[in-house]
Amino acid sequence: MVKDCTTVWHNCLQVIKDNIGEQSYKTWFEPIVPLSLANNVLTIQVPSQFFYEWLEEHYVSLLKKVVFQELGSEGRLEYSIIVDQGNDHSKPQTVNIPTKKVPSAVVNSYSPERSFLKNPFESKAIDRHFFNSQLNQSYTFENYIEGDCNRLARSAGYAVANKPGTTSFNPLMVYGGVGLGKTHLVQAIGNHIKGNNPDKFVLYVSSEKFVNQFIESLKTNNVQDFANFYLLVDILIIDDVQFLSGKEKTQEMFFHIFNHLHQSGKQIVMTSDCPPRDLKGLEERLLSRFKWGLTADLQSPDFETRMAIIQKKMQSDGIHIPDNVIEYLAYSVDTNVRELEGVLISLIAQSSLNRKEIDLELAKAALKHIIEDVETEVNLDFIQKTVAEYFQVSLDSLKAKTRKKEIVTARQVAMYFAKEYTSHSLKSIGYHFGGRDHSTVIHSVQTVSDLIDTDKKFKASIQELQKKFKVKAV
Ligand SMILES: Nc1ncnc2c1ncn2[C@@H]1O[C@H](COP(=O)(O)OP(=O)(O)OP(=O)(O)O)[C@@H](O)[C@H]1O
Repeated sequence: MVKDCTTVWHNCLQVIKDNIGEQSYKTWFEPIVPLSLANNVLTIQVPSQFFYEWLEEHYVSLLKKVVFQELGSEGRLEYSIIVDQGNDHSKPQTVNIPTKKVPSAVVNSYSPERSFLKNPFESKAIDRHFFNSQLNQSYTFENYIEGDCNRLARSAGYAVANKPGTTSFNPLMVYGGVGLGKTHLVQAIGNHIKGNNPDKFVLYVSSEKFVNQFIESLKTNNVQDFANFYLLVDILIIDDVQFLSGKEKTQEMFFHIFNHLHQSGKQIVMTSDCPPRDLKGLEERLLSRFKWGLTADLQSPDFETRMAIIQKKMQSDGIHIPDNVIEYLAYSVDTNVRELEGVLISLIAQSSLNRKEIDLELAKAALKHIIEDVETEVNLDFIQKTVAEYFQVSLDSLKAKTRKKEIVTARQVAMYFAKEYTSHSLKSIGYHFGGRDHSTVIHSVQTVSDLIDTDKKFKASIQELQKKFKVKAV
């Protein structure tokens, strides 16, 4: 059958999509246009020189593999670069990237999910060299930043990775909200085990794929082969088990696989978007087994962890970002790590496409499209709100007459910051704190300054608050 460039590129994209993050896929692969396929040379068009360089630096081995997969050892990839965007006379410039023959072991360990799905349990005696663990090698412990938000899950994961099947953490169940690093962590476990024990059958599978494979095996009368395949696995990592909800037959099959693996001392690692007790539509006997080992949650990362994640990503991409920009991003994107990564990628892309250094101005512009409520100015309202939240007192109490100690402290701190970060006069500050006079403000500022000099714990609190204001005030 003669292949055309669109089909070939489409097939390549299917594999690429499964192996990189969604945001990276959207940014770096969706804009590519397949142009031609002749003599086993696939030509793709990329929007700029920078784009081409980025692909080459970050994705060249992936591209080589997919091209090899589609076109064989003679296959080659060529980039056509739009030299001057927006100019009608722009000429494509062609860069050749010969795809070298990749050793078959590498290709097999990377074989696309499609082929795994098509015939996942082809042979009962799996050839270890041909077994595809479905692991993304970029997910490691080394690039998984530890913080209060993930300490238990990470330590348990690390223990399991070093002694699979022999700790009491079997199964290990990691749960948490969207984009908090569940997949990264469990794949890091798989990669670590694989690195230390190349002969172990480590398998990562999403629950969705597990369900699809099972349905397929029912259709094709291959249920026994399906079961046999999973019973051979040494370390089963199954992602998003909430997806099994309501699928009774699949749950029954999973129950048998689980029991067999567990009894044989094989390690099971699972993720879910909620704790087992909140998993609806799952059989009780399965839920009770989920609780046999250890259940550990992932929380949203705090400010310091977000800073460390950005620093690590930048370091591994060899990109420098000024500290104030890192602080700004870490402060502004506090939802989840995936979103944080998305912002970083678009910031880097904008900096390169516009040939501008990454600075605060660019970061603010980049974030505008993504985050709606970034406050750019430190005003009195913001200070009062932030300080009240920090000291866990009500906003109204800052303006009220009450003399309770914790409220007085919060009020004095808020006045201190109002003096430091706004242009309000002492009189105006007093007015906004329930009509107090300017001498009360002077006294508050002085008290806070004295405490900073004499009380270490208090000083640390002030510094923590300061970070929030500094980032916004720049
Ligand atoms: N602690 C961390 N250190 C470094 N990178 C992290 C950390 N946590 C998450 N990430 C990164 O954030 C992105 C999203 O993580 P991941 O896909 O593992 O989240 P998830 O919890 O599985 O999300 P979902 O619920 O959508 O399946 C990944 O690129 C991952 O590398």
